[in-house]
Amino acid sequence: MMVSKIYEKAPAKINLLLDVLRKREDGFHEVEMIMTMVDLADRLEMEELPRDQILLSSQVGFIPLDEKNLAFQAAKLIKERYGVRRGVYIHLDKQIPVAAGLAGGSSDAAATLRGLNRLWNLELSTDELETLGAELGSDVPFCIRGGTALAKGRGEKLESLSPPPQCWVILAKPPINVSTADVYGKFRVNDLKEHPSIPDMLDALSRQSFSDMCASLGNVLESVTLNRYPEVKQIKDCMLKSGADGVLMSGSGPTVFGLVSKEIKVARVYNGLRGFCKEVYVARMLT
Ligand SMILES: C[C@@](CO)(OP(=O)(O)O)[C@H](O)COP(=O)(O)OP(=O)(O)OC[C@H]1O[C@@H](n2ccc(N)nc2=O)[C@H](O)[C@@H]1O
Ligand SMILES: Nc1ncnc2c1ncn2[C@@H]1O[C@H](COP(=O)(O)OP(=O)(O)O)[C@@H](O)[C@H]1O
Repeated sequence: MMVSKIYEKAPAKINLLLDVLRKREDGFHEVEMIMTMVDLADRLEMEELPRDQILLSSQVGFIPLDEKNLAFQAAKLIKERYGVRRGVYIHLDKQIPVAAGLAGGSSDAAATLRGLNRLWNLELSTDELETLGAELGSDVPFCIRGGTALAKGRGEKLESLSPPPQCWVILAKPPINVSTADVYGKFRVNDLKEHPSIPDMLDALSRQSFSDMCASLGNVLESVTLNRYPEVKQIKDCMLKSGADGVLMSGSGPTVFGLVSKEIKVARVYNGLRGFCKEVYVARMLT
């Protein structure tokens, strides 16, 4: 039977660890990251169109719906690369905050590639989808694979890991827009005094130790974003003060996440953010 309408979830990612090794000749930075996903997700609905056209809609009015949208770019790329002369209507139910360091756009692109692979019976493997996704952005291959992974290169070389210990993830996004390119542009690797330890984080994950995972969190891009936007540092301090077990900025920011093992503490951290930050989400690790 021909399927004409399908659904895909596009979860947000957080970086439990983000280290930068050096700036490369191609302008990108060589990174080592440990990424995982949370259950805050966009939802995509994809429907076959009778004509050869890509149409995009969303319930939010502040994201582009044309070629600038990563979901549109993903649909165009897979159509062109595999010679598909069919059309698709994509509705994007946006729940992940935009330009937040949570890879919302990248996850939408990944969900579009996964979805169109099914809708158009292209039978592409996960590896093939990841390679295609890398053309759209450094975080897209991880968003295709999902789960928890160690990412190297510019973020596209992945090694899957076992999931982190289950916990609550409180996400707080201050009302500022941070561009990833800007943050990397201002980042100076030689100014770093120390690097977070990948072996310590891998060890914490393999032992399922929540406390060691919290102790091993680290993101060198905080050196840029926290200096430029003191409110991000304030949110970190506020979460720690109200009892979060571990706190870190995700990606290039500005979203800060706090990890909490006991449900009873969630309300305290959430309420502690009142007056500091309006946009707060409570999520769980996707394990
Ligand atoms: C920082 C991270 C951490 O997960 O996430 P976000 O904060 O964007 O969510 C990623 O490395 C972002 O990945 P993504 O958002 O896909 O970046 P891209 O579109 O590939 O690149 C945007 C720009 O960031 C810079 N860039 C990106 C990745 C990288 N390893 N080195 C870089 O220098 C480049 O200037 C590039 O032009
Ligand atoms: N599907 C999409 N959802 C959100 N933003 C998108 C999308 N496609 C393109 N963009 C643009 O990409 C930029 C980065 O958005 P996003 O992926 O949410 O951030 P980040 O890379 O920090 O996680 C925004 O400026 C936004 O206008």
